[in-house]
Amino acid sequence: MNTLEIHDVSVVYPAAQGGDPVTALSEVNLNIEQGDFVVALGASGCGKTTLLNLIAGFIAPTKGYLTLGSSPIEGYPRVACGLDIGDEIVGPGADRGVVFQKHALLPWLNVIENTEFGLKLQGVDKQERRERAASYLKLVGLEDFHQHKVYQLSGGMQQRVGIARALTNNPEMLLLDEPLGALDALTRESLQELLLDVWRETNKMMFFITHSVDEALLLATRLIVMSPRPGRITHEFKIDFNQQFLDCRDARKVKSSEAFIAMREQVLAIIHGDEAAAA
Ligand SMILES: Nc1ncnc2c1ncn2[C@@H]1O[C@H](COP(=O)(O)OP(=O)(O)OP(=O)(O)O)[C@@H](O)[C@H]1O
Repeated sequence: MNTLEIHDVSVVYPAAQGGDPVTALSEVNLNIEQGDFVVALGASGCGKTTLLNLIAGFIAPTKGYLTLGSSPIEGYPRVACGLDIGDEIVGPGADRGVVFQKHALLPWLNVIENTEFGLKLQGVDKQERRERAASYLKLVGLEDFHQHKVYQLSGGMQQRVGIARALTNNPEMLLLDEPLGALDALTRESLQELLLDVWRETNKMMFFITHSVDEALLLATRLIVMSPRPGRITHEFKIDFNQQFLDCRDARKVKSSEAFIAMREQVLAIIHGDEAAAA
């Protein structure tokens, strides 16, 4: 059973056009175990995406290091320090799947071709990649849409394809950067439920970024709150509203409970306090 370990990680972006270097993260430590659903909250610019990009291996830390199991996550230092931009970006290994707010699907491919795309790049043979893609499309409720083109799908369905695609490698960890931010409220709720079902079914590590406190409270087993620049993890809460939701399937009931409302107030006070301090 692998653990993601983040040790004393700092990220400093180089100065651009005469400005100062930006310390986006400072001395961040975090361990994520199998089955953890970690949600990161914090004011805009506190370094949430930087942290996700580090875990994905899109960038490398300026200080500190990350490991997944016994393997280092090496990232791509030359991107972080602004050199050798022409080189190939290595991106996450097969053990980490990434879902972005913009699903980045390929419009000329149909749903199953988009879902199996990563497997095709890895040279997995057609029958196997079709089977794997089909099983994850079933998991996200798109078993009847294999042949549809991306533009024939709603935003929520496109995001389901993005989730299925990230799962096809059977990664140990899913990294989700505001994946539901562009969706209407009802679609967003149904995708929250889907993500909890996927998490419960697969027991994967999840690292999820959102600006919505309600969404964070509903999804997380561990909620981390980050401070404005330089980004640090200032608070962590272990919560189980997601289990309550999975038991009753009634988000409104969970969100109207005294415990949920009290936790929402506590978290909002931290974030608003941070924003005021930053201003
Ligand atoms: N490539 C870069 N070069 C220079 N500064 C950067 C770069 N990427 C991010 N930053 C800065 O680093 C800080 C953290 O950015 P990051 O995107 O990680 O924050 P965030 O919490 O995800 O923000 P948001 O909630 O607005 O998406 C910000 O001040 C941002 O402007």
